Amino acid sequence: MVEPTIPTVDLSPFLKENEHGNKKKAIETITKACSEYGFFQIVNHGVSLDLMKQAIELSKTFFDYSDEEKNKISPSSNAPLPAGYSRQPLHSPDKNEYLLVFPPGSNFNVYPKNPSKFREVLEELFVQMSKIGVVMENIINECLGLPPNFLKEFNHDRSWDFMAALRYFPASNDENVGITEHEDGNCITFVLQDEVGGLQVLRNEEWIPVVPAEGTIVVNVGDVIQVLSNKKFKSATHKVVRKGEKSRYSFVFFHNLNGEKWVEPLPQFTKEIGEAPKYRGFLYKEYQQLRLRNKTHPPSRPEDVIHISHYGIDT
Ligand SMILES: O=C(O)CCC(=O)C(=O)O
Ligand SMILES: [Fe+2]
Repeated sequence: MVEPTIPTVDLSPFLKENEHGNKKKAIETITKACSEYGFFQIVNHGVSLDLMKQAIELSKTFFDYSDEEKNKISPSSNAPLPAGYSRQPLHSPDKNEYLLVFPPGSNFNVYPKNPSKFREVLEELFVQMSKIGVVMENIINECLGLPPNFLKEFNHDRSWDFMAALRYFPASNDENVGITEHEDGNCITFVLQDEVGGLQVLRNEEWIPVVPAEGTIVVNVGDVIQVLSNKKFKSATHKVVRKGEKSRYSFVFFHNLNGEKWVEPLPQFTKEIGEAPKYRGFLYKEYQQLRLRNKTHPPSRPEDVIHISHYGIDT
């Protein structure tokens, strides 16, 4: 039996001028994946393989440093999210540590001095991931049948985008949670994982492993797209399961939204087609704050974790 997996989309037709040929197939695949469960992967996306490999290697070197060394870049406090080095609180079910960066040039950023090339590689990776963020947003715009550039204009400020380098510790004998089951709050997420594996996505109530493949980037739709489309596109449910012995390293790029934006189901998916909105509107930064609290003060009861259902309207 063939192992179930998520679809792979070749992004090259979208990166070249005047190439219409294979776009249709890609649009169909992405529309189907996003309507059902919100996950797919991309190849020929323009992010250099060499850069991806370098980033993973430098990340390994960085996270191997002592806590004292890593804590030198503890988060700057006034940022919308804690930029710099953080570790999940001890009582959190999530067992990972991470380095979070905003776009190169952002005043919030605190970069490690060592390894010496890390900053340059993080900045370059950010720029390249950001480019596919914009390309993918445009593709999703088309998949949703929105007017050209609608999402681009709605989400024109890139300063809230962020990227995390993550390290998941090896599993212990009795416990293997890397990140508990969740959906991402932002617009579109891109994951670059090493060869260890452990990312799983929920499809038809079945957990599907996203098998690592060199050069491949995993894409998932987040809550903002789910709300705007009134749940036409699904925010993907996923988790990371830790393996024994080895640490797992990944980079996650969040194509995000300015916190001052108001988010609510678009008329194209409600009034104009006679459907009731499934969410009430909210200020994006309020939701991002609530989600940050989930992380910094993990509720002891799973039902107290805030999800997008917090803004849900029962229909
Ligand atoms: O590390 C990964 O593969 C996924 C991380 C993730 O789901 C997240 O940070 O939201
Ligand atoms: Fe996630």
